[in-house]
Amino acid sequence: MITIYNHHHALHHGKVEMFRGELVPCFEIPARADYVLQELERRNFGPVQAPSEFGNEAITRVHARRYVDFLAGAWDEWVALDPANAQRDAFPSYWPIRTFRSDVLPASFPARMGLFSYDAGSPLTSGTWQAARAGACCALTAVQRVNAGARSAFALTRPPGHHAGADFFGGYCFLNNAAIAAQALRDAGAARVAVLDVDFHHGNGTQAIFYDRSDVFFASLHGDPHTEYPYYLGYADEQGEGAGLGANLNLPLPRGSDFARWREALARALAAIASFGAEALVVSLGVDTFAGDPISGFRLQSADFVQVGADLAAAGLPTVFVFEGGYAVAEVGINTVNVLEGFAQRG
Ligand SMILES: NCCCCCC(=O)NO
Ligand SMILES: [Zn+2]
Repeated sequence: MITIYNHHHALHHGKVEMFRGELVPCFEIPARADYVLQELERRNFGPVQAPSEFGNEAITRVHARRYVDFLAGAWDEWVALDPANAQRDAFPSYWPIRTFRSDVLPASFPARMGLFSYDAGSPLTSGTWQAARAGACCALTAVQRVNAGARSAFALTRPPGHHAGADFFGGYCFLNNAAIAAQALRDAGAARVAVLDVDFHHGNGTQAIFYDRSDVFFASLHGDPHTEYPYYLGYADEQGEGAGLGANLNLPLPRGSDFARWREALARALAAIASFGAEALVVSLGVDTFAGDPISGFRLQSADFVQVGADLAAAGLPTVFVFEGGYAVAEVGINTVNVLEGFAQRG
């Protein structure tokens, strides 16, 4: 399997995040991608390539231009507020919750930070834009490989993307790499594309981007949002709207779910994707479903991820994998490459 690796990912390196009321060291750190790369190389698991360069138009097929423009200039605006800000990550402090307007574009940078975000857990750093943009290029390059005939390709990148919506960041995510990949597959001629999110957390951003569309099917199995982040989306009654009604499937599972129960939900998602008639598949590959993950709550073991890959391969679709979550850093490489190996073995 071909891996497209984001050599610039470490430019995004948050110092702290707000977690349950206190500033704690970031969980989403550069070592995560480094450990996956090391494991790929240790197993000699196929070529690792750099992404091609793409213009912002492939990004604005999914993200609002005013959001992309904001992200591109955010760090400079943050430092312009106060030179001392160069030593600290940028965080939002205010958000346009219900009854506030979000159609206006405030002059205030702090106000725009809240307009374009939904949580205080996602530090924006000096290199975040460069890293996130290179990550989108990784996803687009992985799509190019699959469109050129490869059975699958893996975009090894951070920051992750599935919580990012058309015009907001959050959940450590800034650009939605999976959504960018799905849209690129559509633009290259696939009439029906599915996005399958196997991360512990619901891909609220991806769901929202495609929610009213019938050409992209979104399926996610994840921690029940009644108790698990992102809390406010990911419920089973969310089935799409308008033309997209029936093209969204949420399979929430209780904290503590084991692999057997999780695998049943995976089978349901894959059956729905087959019924939809998807011609290509994007997998939001988070491995924070691992029992040892510090911020999640399922009980998959490392060996289970091989079976996950085999189950995904059985779908028989050209597949683009996009790296999402997974914070048990010592095992993130093993768990991620186990999925890819299980997939490749069933090839
Ligand atoms: N800071 C709150 C938890 C963010 C979850 C990030 C993640 O792994 N999403 O898939
Ligand atoms: Zn996650």
